[in-house]
Amino acid sequence: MSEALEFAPSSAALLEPYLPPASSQSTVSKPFVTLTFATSLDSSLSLAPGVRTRLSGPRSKAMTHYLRSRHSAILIGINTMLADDPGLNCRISGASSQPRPIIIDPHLRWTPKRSDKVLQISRDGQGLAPIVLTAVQAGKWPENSVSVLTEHGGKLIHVEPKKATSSGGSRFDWHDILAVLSQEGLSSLMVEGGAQIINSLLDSQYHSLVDSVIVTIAPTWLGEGGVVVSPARAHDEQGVPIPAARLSDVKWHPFGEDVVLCGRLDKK
Ligand SMILES: NC(=O)C1=CN([C@@H]2O[C@H](COP(=O)(O)OP(=O)(O)OC[C@H]3O[C@@H](n4cnc5c(N)ncnc54)[C@H](O)[C@@H]3O)[C@@H](O)[C@H]2O)C=CC1
Ligand SMILES: Nc1nc(O)c(N)c(N[C@@H]2O[C@H](COP(=O)(O)O)[C@@H](O)[C@H]2O)n1
Repeated sequence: MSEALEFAPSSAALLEPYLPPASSQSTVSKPFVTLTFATSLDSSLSLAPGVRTRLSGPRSKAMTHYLRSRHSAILIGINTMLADDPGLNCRISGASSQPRPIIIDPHLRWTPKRSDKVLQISRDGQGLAPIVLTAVQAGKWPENSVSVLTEHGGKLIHVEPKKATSSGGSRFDWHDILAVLSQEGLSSLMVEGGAQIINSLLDSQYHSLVDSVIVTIAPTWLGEGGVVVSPARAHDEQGVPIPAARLSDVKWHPFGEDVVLCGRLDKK
């Protein structure tokens, strides 16, 4: 991967109040969590499930890669892994550190292959191999997946699911996800998507876990059928609908034709 992005120190300074401390401790009780993604004006991350969609322009893309350089881990859901075949590395010229990719794959739908971009990149020394968090018990992991991940420096970790979706899918508690990452010595995490991952983190019970939110807004409507960020409805004690989440301490920064919104989630 020969792409070499540049990000000016003056732009980096705008983001600094929303970033984890530059000197990361080796042991932390909870990683610093940044929720970050690129969205359309109609809250879509992509045109349709499984369709990789470019929203960020060159300057906001470089901003995202700068964020990757400032976090020790980057987390995506399995649909994103399967749809995008992402690299999940930082491609800023001369980046001094790379984030550890974390893939949430409760049912082990991903079969790691040497041709997957994230593994090619780790072989080339331009990024790190992923850690896969799964609800599948260790004795039932496919041998080939274990060996391909291990040979690249990645691994599988079992996480006990705390609830099931209406369609029978397993869901982790975010406290458990973050506890595993702390045990792995990862002191900061950027949660990149997709929509199901983001919507699950935006549940009010997890607001206190999110330290900052950095969203790229692209000047486009993707239209109906997109993959939409829209957290579950919230209600007051009388059952009246209330906003699901709100940001404070907000700053808006133009990056090319996009705008980057920085803020902190109001705690419930
Ligand atoms: N514009 C952007 O910044 C980004 C766009 N995307 C796009 O998003 C799309 C994929 O998004 P989605 O379909 O919503 O899928 P997703 O990437 O959020 O993965 C969904 C799957 O993750 C697992 N999952 C989610 N929350 C979980 C939890 N709390 N515990 C355990 N497992 C959990 C489940 O297996 C679920 O089926 C792709 O098209 C991708 O291109 C993805 C990331 C960023
Ligand atoms: N910030 C941002 N802007 C977009 O326009 C995007 N489509 C995404 N997608 C996320 O980035 C991953 C791709 O990463 P690589 O470039 O392959 O390293 C993709 O999987 C989404 O998580 N992000």
